[in-house]
Amino acid sequence: MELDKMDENDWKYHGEGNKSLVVSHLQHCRVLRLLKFPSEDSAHTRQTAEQAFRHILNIVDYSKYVMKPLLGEKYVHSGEVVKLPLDFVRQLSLKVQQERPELRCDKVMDTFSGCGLCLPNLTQLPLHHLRDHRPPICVEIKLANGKWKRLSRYCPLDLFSGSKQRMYVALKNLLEEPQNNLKIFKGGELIFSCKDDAKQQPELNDLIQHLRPYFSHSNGLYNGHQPGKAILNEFIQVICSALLSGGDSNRSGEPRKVHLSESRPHCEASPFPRDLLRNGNHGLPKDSVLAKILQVQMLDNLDIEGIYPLYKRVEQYLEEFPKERNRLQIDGPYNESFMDKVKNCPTEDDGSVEYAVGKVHQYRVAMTAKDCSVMITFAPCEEDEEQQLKLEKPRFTYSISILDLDPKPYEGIPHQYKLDTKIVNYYLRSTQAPPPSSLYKERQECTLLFHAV
Ligand SMILES: O=P(O)(O)O[C@@H]1[C@@H](OP(=O)(O)O)[C@H](OP(=O)(O)O)[C@H](O)[C@H](OP(=O)(O)O)[C@H]1OP(=O)(O)O
Ligand SMILES: Nc1ncnc2c1ncn2[C@@H]1O[C@H](COP(=O)(O)OP(=O)(O)OP(=O)(O)O)[C@@H](O)[C@H]1O
Repeated sequence: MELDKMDENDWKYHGEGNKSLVVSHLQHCRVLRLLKFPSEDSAHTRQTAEQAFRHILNIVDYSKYVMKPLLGEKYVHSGEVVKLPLDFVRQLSLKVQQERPELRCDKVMDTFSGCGLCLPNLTQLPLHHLRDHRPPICVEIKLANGKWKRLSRYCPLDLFSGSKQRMYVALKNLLEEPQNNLKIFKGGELIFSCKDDAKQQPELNDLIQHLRPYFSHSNGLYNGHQPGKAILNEFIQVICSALLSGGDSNRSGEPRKVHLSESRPHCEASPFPRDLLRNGNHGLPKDSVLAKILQVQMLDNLDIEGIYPLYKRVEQYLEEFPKERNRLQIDGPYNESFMDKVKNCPTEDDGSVEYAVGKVHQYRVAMTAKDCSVMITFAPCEEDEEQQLKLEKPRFTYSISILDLDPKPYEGIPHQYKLDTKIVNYYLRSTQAPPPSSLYKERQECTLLFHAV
């Protein structure tokens, strides 16, 4: 990619989240991730080009020096900061505007700094097109449950259970109510997702038609089943197998497992039968992508109610010693020394600011892991004779990546605390106020925090 010869016609709208917009290259397996900011922001509150550059550099450093060592080299792609011609960025912003969902238009793309992040396009498999005519399928799962108007039956605890049965149910529920948790791409094009506000559900039948060529052996082999159902069944099984795969699969002996806490075995919304849940906590293979994410989510052993007083301790200290902000790495840099503070935080509270900062850093890292997405991209292996005769189940080549691993801002902690209080108050109102001690226990049952066993 020659940065001085950038042409907006080589790029197209790919997707966006709360804080960035992504465009993909028409020929190369690359995407550009561009930051967004609230449209009502007046010019003077916008970041300067230098601040924007620092911001994106922080995102890359955090991915490289914090998340990659924690989650594993093979799953994390940090990308590189690029300086783009302003004219290109402005033209691009105009070009993609009409593709943007209304829900996301409260923010505008940064067309002032010229800074962006260049990453591999993870919805594609590089060089795959040389071997098979069928384009790769990519499934993106966002692990957190968002704020939508309809109740979802998707339970992340089922997904993280390690039990194929429970994972199957979680994925099936995601397909039925994808909300902001599931997107499916084919050849890099979005073919299945929930549009604005979930007013309109995506069509499972359309998805089945897209998937049919990948599971063609299923046609007619399942007596008494709808062929479409059989295709979805196999599709879910491919995703489950990928999610459970890890570096240990070829070694002899049982791979080591990571378990969810027994005290919180499922979400209330999960339709999974309770009696089966008792035998359902199989644990995740140690090197599987979900086990890696779970371990980072568990880094925070204090929830927001435990963290908030420590945040206040840090705030008080910084009021007295503002210059200490840099040494404590409140806003980065995210380097080995930051990682050291995360890993070597004292286990007991000795009343120090170091303890408070260590816990706050750990909390922020765990928050990133709770809000990330997993992308599973798979494509048929070369068609061999047996497969052509449709005697064997299809075989797939796949890659798994974790994305959206940005640092969660230190300033976000009061917002999290407020949100938490709002949830508690809502719960209190809707359940006619049980005694506070039992309330706390109940509320914990409904959150998605995981604890080591
Ligand atoms: O704080 P919330 O509950 O609004 O969560 C935000 C998510 O909203 P949701 O609850 O999924 O509807 C929000 O999700 P969406 O993009 O709206 O699907 C983001 O994940 C956001 O993270 P960030 O600010 O982009 O780093 C999330 O923000 P933080 O995790 O930084 O708080
Ligand atoms: N490297 C990539 N390859 C392919 N698609 C990508 C890549 N990075 C992001 N995307 C797509 O763009 C979408 C938005 O990107 P991303 O999740 O980074 O935005 P965000 O604003 O940080 O999201 P969130 O609201 O979750 O914080 C993703 O959901 C994904 O579909």
